[in-house]
Amino acid sequence: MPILGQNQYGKAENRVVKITRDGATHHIKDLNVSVSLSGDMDEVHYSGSNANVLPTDTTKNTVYAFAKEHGIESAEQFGIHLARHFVTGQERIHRARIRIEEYAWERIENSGDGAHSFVRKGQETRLTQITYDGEQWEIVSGLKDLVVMNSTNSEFWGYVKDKYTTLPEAYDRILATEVSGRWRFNWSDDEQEMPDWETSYEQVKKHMLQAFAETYSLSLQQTLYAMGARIIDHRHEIDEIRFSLPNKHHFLVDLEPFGLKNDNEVYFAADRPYGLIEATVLRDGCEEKIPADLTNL
Ligand SMILES: O=c1[nH]c(=O)c2[nH]c(=O)[nH]c2[nH]1
Repeated sequence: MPILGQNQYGKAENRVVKITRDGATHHIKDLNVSVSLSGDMDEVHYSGSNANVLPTDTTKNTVYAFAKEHGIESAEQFGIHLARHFVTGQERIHRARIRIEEYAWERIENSGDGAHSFVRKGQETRLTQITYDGEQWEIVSGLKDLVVMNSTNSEFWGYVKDKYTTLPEAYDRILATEVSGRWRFNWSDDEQEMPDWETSYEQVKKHMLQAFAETYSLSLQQTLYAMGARIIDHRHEIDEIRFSLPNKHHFLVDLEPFGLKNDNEVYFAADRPYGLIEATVLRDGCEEKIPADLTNL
């Protein structure tokens, strides 16, 4: 008889918006929460007995009920509450993985009283993944779709050349990328003090952007390392960070046919193919745990 392998189940992409009303001033948390549970689930696969199955519909309801009962302080805090609830509340469930995307909203200033009107922030999407097996926590947070550009202070030269190499060396180029990053917290059990998740996120993003802006870049690889190293150096709660950075190439347009000189001013922004630079930066002595393919996280 064929054997059942790894399995998990739950409700994916529960969209929950929580408004906290502080008098006339309102606060928004807008999340996309995916619940994935595993445990003693052989029988439902082999015979169809649902005796151990908490319905995915219930996991959805729990997300909404918890938004009311516990509020949403941060995506990480909310995910930790949910994971703990499923693993400690159901004997047959041994592991919970909660993935959350968070969409940020910004106040529209000077609109009426300004306290209840928002515009969705066009920048990055914040991410977190909480995994709990009843003993150990693994918290990996991150972001995606953060588009950044340096219009100078980037070069690329001195690379290997073979008979297929045509790329001209660049001594002043545009460096642009869409940052996708994941960082792993060293908080792993209830005995340890939890980080302040909101402050941590803001600080990680700040250091990431400052390192991008301040590094005189000889390659995107060098910039990536500088971004990761700065976060490891400044944020003690984080042991590991992985980046996936597409090199959003900007090619100088040849304006000679029109009798014009292109003095590093007019570029063609290519969308594909793109260079893809990926690496993990670790605290010395720490283990590498974030998977190489960030789409698997
Ligand atoms: O920063 C870069 N790194 C590369 O590895 C590379 N390869 C390439 O063609 N352009 C670039 N740019």
